[in-house]
Order: sequence, then structure tokens, then C-alpha cells
Amino acid sequence: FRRMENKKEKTFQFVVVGGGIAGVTLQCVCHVSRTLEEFDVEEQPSSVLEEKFPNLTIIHSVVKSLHTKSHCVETADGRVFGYKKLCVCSGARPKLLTQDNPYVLGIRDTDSAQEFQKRLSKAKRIVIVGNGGIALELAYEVEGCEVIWAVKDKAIGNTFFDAGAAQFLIPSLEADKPQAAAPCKRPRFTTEEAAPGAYGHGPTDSGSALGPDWHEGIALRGAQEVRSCMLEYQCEVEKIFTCEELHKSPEQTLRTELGDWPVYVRLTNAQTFGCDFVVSATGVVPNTEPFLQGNTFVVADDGGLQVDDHMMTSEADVYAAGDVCTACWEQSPLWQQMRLWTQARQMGWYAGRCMAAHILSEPVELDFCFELFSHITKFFNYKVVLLGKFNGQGLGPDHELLVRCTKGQEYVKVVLSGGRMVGAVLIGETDLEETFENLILNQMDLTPYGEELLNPDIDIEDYFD
Ligand SMILES: Cc1cc2nc3c(=O)[nH]c(=O)nc-3n(C[C@H](O)[C@H](O)[C@H](O)COP(=O)(O)OP(=O)(O)OC[C@H]3O[C@@H](n4cnc5c(N)ncnc54)[C@H](O)[C@@H]3O)c2cc1C
Ligand SMILES: NC(=O)C1=CN([C@@H]2O[C@H](COP(=O)(O)OP(=O)(O)OC[C@H]3O[C@@H](n4cnc5c(N)ncnc54)[C@H](OP(=O)(O)O)[C@@H]3O)[C@@H](O)[C@H]2O)C=CC1
Repeated sequence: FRRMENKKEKTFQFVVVGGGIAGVTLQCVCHVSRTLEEFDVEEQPSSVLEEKFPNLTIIHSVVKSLHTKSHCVETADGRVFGYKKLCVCSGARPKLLTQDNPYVLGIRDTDSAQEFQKRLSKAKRIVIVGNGGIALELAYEVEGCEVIWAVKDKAIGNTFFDAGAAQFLIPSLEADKPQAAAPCKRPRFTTEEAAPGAYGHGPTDSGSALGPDWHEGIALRGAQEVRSCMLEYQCEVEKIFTCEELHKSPEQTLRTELGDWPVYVRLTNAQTFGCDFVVSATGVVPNTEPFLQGNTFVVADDGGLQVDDHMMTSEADVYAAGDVCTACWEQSPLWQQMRLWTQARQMGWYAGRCMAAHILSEPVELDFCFELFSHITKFFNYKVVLLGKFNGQGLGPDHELLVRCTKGQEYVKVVLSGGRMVGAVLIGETDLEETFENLILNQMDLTPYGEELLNPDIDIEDYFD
């Protein structure tokens, strides 16, 4: 304890670990409705930020260890900084199918996206494993390459929607893609030359996570003329093996059938595919190791640091926000945590408010943004809005669904519980997000409207105005 005390170079009121939330600048927050927001994110040189905020000091180094008892952090270059309040925003890293296999890639930050792009440019066939955000994006975006997409479930996109929505989206995988859209106006991410030991090049080995439109600035093109996507449903990876291993196999016919590839993937449905490489799009693990070791943080089942309704961890004066934490407060019946940019921003902002309020001994209430889950994104070139318990999460059989679908145009699903709207999935330009958000928030009894609620001839926005 005394050794650390003596080593402290300086003690700050607030210390934030991680440049995802702390280091990005919100340039333009555009409120789509009360809880839905779209925003641009711009990476800026730290000198610009320090000039703009004279109370801010940016230290380019990996935090190697945290000493909660002596309230200090030690960086990879041996510097020690004290804190009054600390917020851990160290994000997450891909939960890969297998570690240290050069043929298995994960995508998280600019470096890993560039590595993927480089490998893809020479690839004729890739296997994508996973059924969440990254797999959905890649299966649609990758051009000039044969894609085998292995999913555990009966339908695509299980983390974001149900089988009905998946069915609506599937034709887009098979169809020719629309002409390239107008270039996206959001600023692109670039990798700055970082000092040795700075995050992204040090022991944590990863930069900040990518976000919306990450693939629009880079060509995701393989070495074939055409693209194709073949889906393998309800299967997992049984084994990944190299061509050397295959050649040792006594089964001559298998070797001939599979052809020559650098790597092979055997799935649990007894299918084996050769490919140039495998993308493991199988979720994330919160970045708590190794720098939080030696403390007594209470960790949730998903590996995140448990935080309460003031974003406080189990260690005194240590807060956490974003992908690294797991929300363990009594949650609103209409909200759930998902490791998304939107929630990382909201949590970071709210943690900052709580830290300041605690220093000033002021009360602070759980922010309104945690009342209702809302996410706006794009899949297969469709706008996708998810509200509340959009997949009937945690509702058991006690809920009703209303669906309206126009092929190639829109998919609207409403989740009702006890006659009240508790969730919705809106795909396409439905223009319903604001009205539905209000109906979910005000919990109006919608029983009298029955299926008319989704009658396309009724201007619902006008009706409930
Ligand atoms: C390919 C991809 C596409 C995505 N698309 C979307 C999307 O369209 N919409 C959406 O809402 N979300 C999206 N996400 C998810 C979103 O990017 C994350 O949820 C969000 O960025 C998490 O923010 P964060 O600040 O918690 O973590 P991160 O952005 O990962 O930031 C953590 C930071 O901490 C630093 N760090 C870690 N350990 C240390 C240490 N010991 N010392 C110092 N620094 C450290 C890291 O270098 C990093 O800079 C996407 C993610 C990926 C990978
Ligand atoms: N547009 C957006 O909003 C986007 C958001 N993101 C975010 O970025 C992060 C990383 O994305 P991603 O990696 O796609 O993570 P996700 O959590 O979105 O999806 C992971 C998927 O992999 C499945 N899975 C987990 N383990 C295995 C396994 N061993 N074998 C086969 N499948 C497995 C999961 O199934 P199960 O759920 O059953 O465990 C789930 O379908 C996520 O937080 C995601 O939300 C990423 C891209 C776009």
C-alpha cells in the first residue's frame, strides 16, 4: 500500500480507463425520437481534446494494474496515477471459437478489420460462424467470395430478431445488391500512429470497437468474380483443422471431395467445408483481464463487472461503463442490456454524472434512457429499429404478436402483453418508431384496437397524436 502511495505521480479527481467512450467525441447527436438517437463519432487527436477541455489530461498508455485499496492505476510504462473516482471503460474483445489459430479471425477494431480485408482480398471461400451483428453484416456485405454461414439457430439474426423478420430479410442475401449507396458522410475511423505501449499496440492488443457503417469505407471484396452465400442452419463448429491434418487422414475420398484449402471446418451437421479462413463472429467477452486482477470485483455470469444503478462496481469508488460492465440493477421491464455503441455512450455519460454527483454529495436518479431499450441500425440495407422487449424477452408464453409484412418493403412486429405494447421490431422505412415508442412508454391499453393497430390504411401516427 505504502509502496504504491509513494509511487503516485499525481492524483486526479477522476480517472477513466479506456478510449472508447472517454476518447471519442460526440459530434452530432440527432434524436430520432425520445430514446432513439443517431450520432456521428469522430476520433480526434488528444491535443485537440486537451485544448478544448483544459481540465482533461490524456495519457497514452495501457493500464497494467489497478490497486483499489491504494486508489491508483499503474500504466505499462511504469507510471502510477492516483484517483478519487475511477471509471473502467475497457470494452470487450471477440470471444473467438479458438484462440491462436491463424485461420480464425475476429473483428473488433480498425486493425482487425484491416487484417480481415487483406485476407479477404485473396480469398475464394470463407466460413462465417455466429448469428449476431457481425455475421449479419458480413454475410450481406462481402463481395466476390463464396460465403458459408454457419448458424446455431433455425433462423438468421437470433440476437436481433425472430424467424419472421429473418424470413423477410433472406431474399436480400440472394438478390443482387442495390447500386452502391451514396458515400456515407460519417467520418471514417483511422489508425493513428500510436506510441509504443499505447492502447491498440500494447498488451491489451486492441483499439476501440468499430461501430455503425464500419464497413462502408473499406472494400470487402474477395478473389472471385461473383458472390454467393450458403446457409448451414442449426449447427456449430465441431473441429477446425488444417490441410496438413487432412492429408494425414486415411480417407482418400474425403480429401478429393473437399479439395485443397488452407483450413477445413467440420460442423456438427456432419458437413465439412474447406476455406481460406474462418470468421468467428461469436460475441464478445468483457475486457477485465489482466489489469483488474488482484482486486475483489464481483463479476456477472457473462464476465462483465457488475454495476449498480449508479454504475458502481463492488469496489469502492470504482465505476464501470460500456461493454466491460453488466447492468445488475433492478431493470425496467422494458429495458435490457446489449453490448452496443448506443448503450456504451449512455452508460459512459451517466457514469460521469454519477461520479460528479457523488463527489458533490448530490442525489442522482437512474437516467431515463434506461427506461426503454431502443436500438436503430441497418441490416441488409434496411433500416432496423428495435424497441423494448422486441423479441418477447423474458415474457414467457404470456404475450401476443401482431405482424405486418410487405415483401421487400417493410416488416413490422408488435409485442403485446396484457393488451399493452411492450416491444416492436420495425424493418424498412415504416415511420412508426416515434408513435410506437410513445405507446410503449405510456402503456396505454390497446385491446380495443386489436389488429387494427397495424392496419396500413389507418394513419396510426395521426390517430394517437
Ligand atoms: C464490427 C463491429 C460493428 C459494430 N456495429 C455496431 C453498430 O452498428 N451499432 C452499435 O450500437 N454497436 C455496434 N458495435 C458494438 C460497439 O462498437 C460496442 O458496443 C462499443 O463500441 C463499446 O464501447 P466501449 O467504450 O465499452 O468499448 P470499446 O469501444 O471497445 O473501447 C474500449 C477501449 O478501452 C481500451 N482499453 C482496454 N483495456 C485497456 C487498458 N488496460 N488500459 C487502457 N486502455 C484499455 C481499448 O483499447 C479501447 O480503446 C459494433 C462492434 C463491432 C466489433
Ligand atoms: N448493427 C449492430 O448493431 C451491430 C452490433 N454489433 C455488436 O458488436 C458485438 C460483437 O458482434 P458479434 O460477434 O456478432 O456478437 P453478437 O453477440 O451479436 O452475436 C454472437 C452470435 O454468435 C453466437 N455464438 C456464440 N458462441 C457460439 C459458438 N461457439 N458457435 C456458434 N455460434 C455462437 C451467438 O449465439 P447465442 O446468442 O445463442 O449465444 C450469437 O448468435 C456485439 O455486442 C454486437 O451487438 C456488431 C455488429 C453490428
